[in-house]
Amino acid sequence: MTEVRVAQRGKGLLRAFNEAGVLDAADVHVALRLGALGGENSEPVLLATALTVRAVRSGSVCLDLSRIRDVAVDEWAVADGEEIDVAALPWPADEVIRAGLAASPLVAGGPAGPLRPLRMVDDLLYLEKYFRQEQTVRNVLDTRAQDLPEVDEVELASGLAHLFPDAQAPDRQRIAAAVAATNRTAVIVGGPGTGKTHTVARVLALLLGQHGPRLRIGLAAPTGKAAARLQEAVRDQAEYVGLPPDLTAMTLHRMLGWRRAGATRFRYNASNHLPYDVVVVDETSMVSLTMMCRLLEAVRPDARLVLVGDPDQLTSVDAGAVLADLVKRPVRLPANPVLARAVQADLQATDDPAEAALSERERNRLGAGVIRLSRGRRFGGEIARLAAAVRDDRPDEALEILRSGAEDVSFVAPDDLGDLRKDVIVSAEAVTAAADEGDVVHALRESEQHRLLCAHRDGPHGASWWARMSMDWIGETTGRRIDPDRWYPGQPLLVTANDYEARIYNGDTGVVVRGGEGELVAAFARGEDPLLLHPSRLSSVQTVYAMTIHRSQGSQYDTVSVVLPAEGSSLLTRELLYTAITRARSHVRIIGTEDALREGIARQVLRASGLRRE
Ligand SMILES: Nc1ncnc2c1ncn2[C@@H]1O[C@H](COP(=O)(O)OP(=O)(O)OP(=O)(O)O)[C@@H](O)[C@H]1O
Repeated sequence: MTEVRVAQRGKGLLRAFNEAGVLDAADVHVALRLGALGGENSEPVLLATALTVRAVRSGSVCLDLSRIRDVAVDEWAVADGEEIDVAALPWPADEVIRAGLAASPLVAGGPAGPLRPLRMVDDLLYLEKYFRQEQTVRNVLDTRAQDLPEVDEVELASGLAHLFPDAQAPDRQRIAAAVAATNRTAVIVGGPGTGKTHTVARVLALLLGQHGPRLRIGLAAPTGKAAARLQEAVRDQAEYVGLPPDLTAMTLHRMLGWRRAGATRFRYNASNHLPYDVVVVDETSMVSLTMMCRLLEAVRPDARLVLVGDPDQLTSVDAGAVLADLVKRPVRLPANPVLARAVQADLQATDDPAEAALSERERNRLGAGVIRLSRGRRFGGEIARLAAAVRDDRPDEALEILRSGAEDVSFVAPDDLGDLRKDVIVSAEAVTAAADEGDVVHALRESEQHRLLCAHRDGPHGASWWARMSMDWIGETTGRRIDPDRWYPGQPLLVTANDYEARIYNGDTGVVVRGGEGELVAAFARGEDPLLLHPSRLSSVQTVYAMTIHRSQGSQYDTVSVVLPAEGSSLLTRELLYTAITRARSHVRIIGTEDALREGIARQVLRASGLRRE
């Protein structure tokens, strides 16, 4: 056990849960501090407090008391040895916890105390800050949904006919465009290659057609890389659909005017709205509850907001799975007759071999602006089929696809590493050659040829272990020993923390290249204009020959090799597998056993949030 993970001040229940790896030292410290400030020393209440802090740390917005025992042990405790039986821990009875919370001075709505940092609503225990943010998201969305924009129906019909000339009914892309034209908020979701960006370009064209060329458009994504991809994709379509050729996309932080100092963190906020008539956010699954709250406060109430993404992917690193919540949120909204008339043919159509008709539930959800694109539009559809089989919990089909011999998927045993080794070496050599010549664009392009992904960071199947293995393979072949602690041309980089000033973000990948004077510079992909930084500007980067699936969110690579952990590991989940598979553009190689794959598909991450409830 790593001593630093155990809070020495923790006693009793907190200590037991900390030592088991359910709580981290930080969870215990926060609970003890809140208890001391708020005058609470009940062990069950402090345990629930620490578990709430832990829930936020692992991505939930709150702690669902009805599933309080449904926790996984932290990775550090698993990596240290035997897995712990969580059920055997000294859990207080549920009624004791609930009664303790109801009487606690820490809980808002309970007896007055000097500090009330917790709130309990419908059996969900929140840290007050997240409760407020969730309330804001709910209120802003509900207010926006009540106020349908005025739409010229003749114009809308001709715009749709012009932009979707060959579409059969049902066509979900056409429905999505009409949803965005007839609602203040649209949520356009779908797996990879279902045409989300293709549709966004048409949504913008439709709105420009309705409102004229003075329409102010803001395009954003959570990371610099995703923003560059959005910009590139929209510009690619600009000519076909009649968009201005110079639309630019930026990170959400930049759009909202993030600043290091000042009375407010963001220049644009509830009292100084964003100057756009339309705001499009791509890769919304990576947007945390806190950022979604800031965004919704800042968007003008009468502006259109189009949220785009894949809710089945891993969610943001910070608390909140807002996109997935918005898709599942119960709808109780007024009907939108303009929308119903605009896409009448699509709504009346029955299933088509290429496109499924909308289910009753999906029609209902159109009222909240939610539409899912489902038809894969990319060539070589086995990656998409595999991803769908994993997402929908169909392990037999996933295995059948993996073993089909199709060009874009492969499934290899844990000891069959020949092809992986080859890809690692070929890719490293190509990156190094381009980097040595100072060809930034080529070096970045080559660095996206192949990526080795792992479920976790440490341990025998972790990213650190595979990175060392990769460096050994490269060293054996080239005779060049890699020292990951020094800068060298071709060095693959991974950013591990957001640096808004340098404009690099957690999960960004780059490569060290030789500059014009022979000096070394770090280059990060940003579409046509790579971002170049002196290595000394980089505060949180690692040399990355293998990375965790979490960090790969928002990036895509030609070939992706995914190493599964051994069977019995609780770290591999359905969401993680889906995210890993959908990182691949042309080939995905899964390395592991059938049992490990089946176990991973069966295990789902459940994030607690109140947005999904009535
Ligand atoms: N209706 C359509 N007709 C013809 N081609 C289409 C259509 N929709 C999408 N495509 C093409 O399919 C490919 C995938 O579309 P697009 O990039 O918009 O998908 P996406 O959902 O944004 O994918 P990802 O999330 O992986 O970036 C593109 O080459 C696009 O031009």
